[in-house]
Amino acid sequence: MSTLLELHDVSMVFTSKKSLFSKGRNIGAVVDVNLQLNPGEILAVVGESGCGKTTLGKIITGLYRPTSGEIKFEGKNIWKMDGRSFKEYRRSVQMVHQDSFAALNPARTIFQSLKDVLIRHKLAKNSKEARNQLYELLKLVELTPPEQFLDKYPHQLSGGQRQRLLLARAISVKPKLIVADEPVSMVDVSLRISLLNLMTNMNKQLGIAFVYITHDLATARYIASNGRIAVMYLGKIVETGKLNEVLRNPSHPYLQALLSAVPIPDPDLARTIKALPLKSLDMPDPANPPTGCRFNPRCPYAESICMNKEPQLREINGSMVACHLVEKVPKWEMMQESAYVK
Ligand SMILES: Nc1ncnc2c1ncn2[C@@H]1O[C@H](COP(=O)(O)OP(=O)(O)OP(=O)(O)O)[C@@H](O)[C@H]1O
Repeated sequence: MSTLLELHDVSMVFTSKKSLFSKGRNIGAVVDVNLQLNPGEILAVVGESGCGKTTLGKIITGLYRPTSGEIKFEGKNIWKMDGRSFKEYRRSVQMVHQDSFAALNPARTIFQSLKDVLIRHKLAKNSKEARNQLYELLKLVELTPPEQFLDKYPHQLSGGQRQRLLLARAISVKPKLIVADEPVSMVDVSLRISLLNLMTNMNKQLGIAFVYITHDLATARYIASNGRIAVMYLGKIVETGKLNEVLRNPSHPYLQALLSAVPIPDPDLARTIKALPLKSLDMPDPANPPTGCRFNPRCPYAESICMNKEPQLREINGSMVACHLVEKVPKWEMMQESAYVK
């Protein structure tokens, strides 16, 4: 099977403008990222706010041109494509944003907004054809009966319904990949599972690959249970592999810390599981990242090599981990077991 998407050493450095009070600063939002995605695969990209997830999503959809590195879609460098191929690529890779209200034009009905997309991409010849297609699409995203939704304005729908519409708009142009950036974070908790199920169905039934961007390990685990995970920290991928294996046996101290911070519903068990003690809770300034391993100022295990040398991703038990000391870091099961016996 040929690869759908490849990122080779991709970086995005933003330069903030000089002002009266500050010098221009370079922010490495995404740094030397390498990724591969197969057709129909789901990749969850997980990390704290500001680690570069959205920037990575915008690079993948071609909204940002990276400052260095190469992105290939179906084997072709997207920034060397001719206009026609690039347009085709932009159609094949759709992005769904977290803020569904901002993503829809408030002055246009749902029909007007979605019809334009179909006509622009020549998937419908006229309004009548577009209406018929949208009818089917709304049924697919379970906004039924469709006639109740098509002539409404975005503010007349709930957040969950608007998010379904964004998914309908994304699949209306028959994409091969959807980049979903925190698609459920602004939706009521009670509706999240049904939206995640909808995306899983789109993946299974339509074969659409997903890059699911989130700060929330629980939803990542749910949607990408058969897929892969990439954990980001300050612009870099620190651990990646099959999601189930990585989360069962997390190796990087940052991922162990993230997992130990996830609330546990059982109060007795929760009392026994200790959060990994980080040296600092503050995220370093991305414009002035720590030397060596970017996680070293917070890492409880850091040694001098971590301050001096940047770790590269290397294979550990089938996953890729960027940590000099991974062999010395206590195994996750052992940490869990010692917590249980306490
Ligand atoms: N257009 C921009 N100009 C300058 N800096 C930017 C720009 N976009 C993002 N950044 C900076 O790049 C870093 C990564 O931002 P990004 O939005 O990609 O992170 P994120 O993980 O998606 O965060 P969040 O979950 O809060 O959206 C942040 O430090 C951010 O301030």
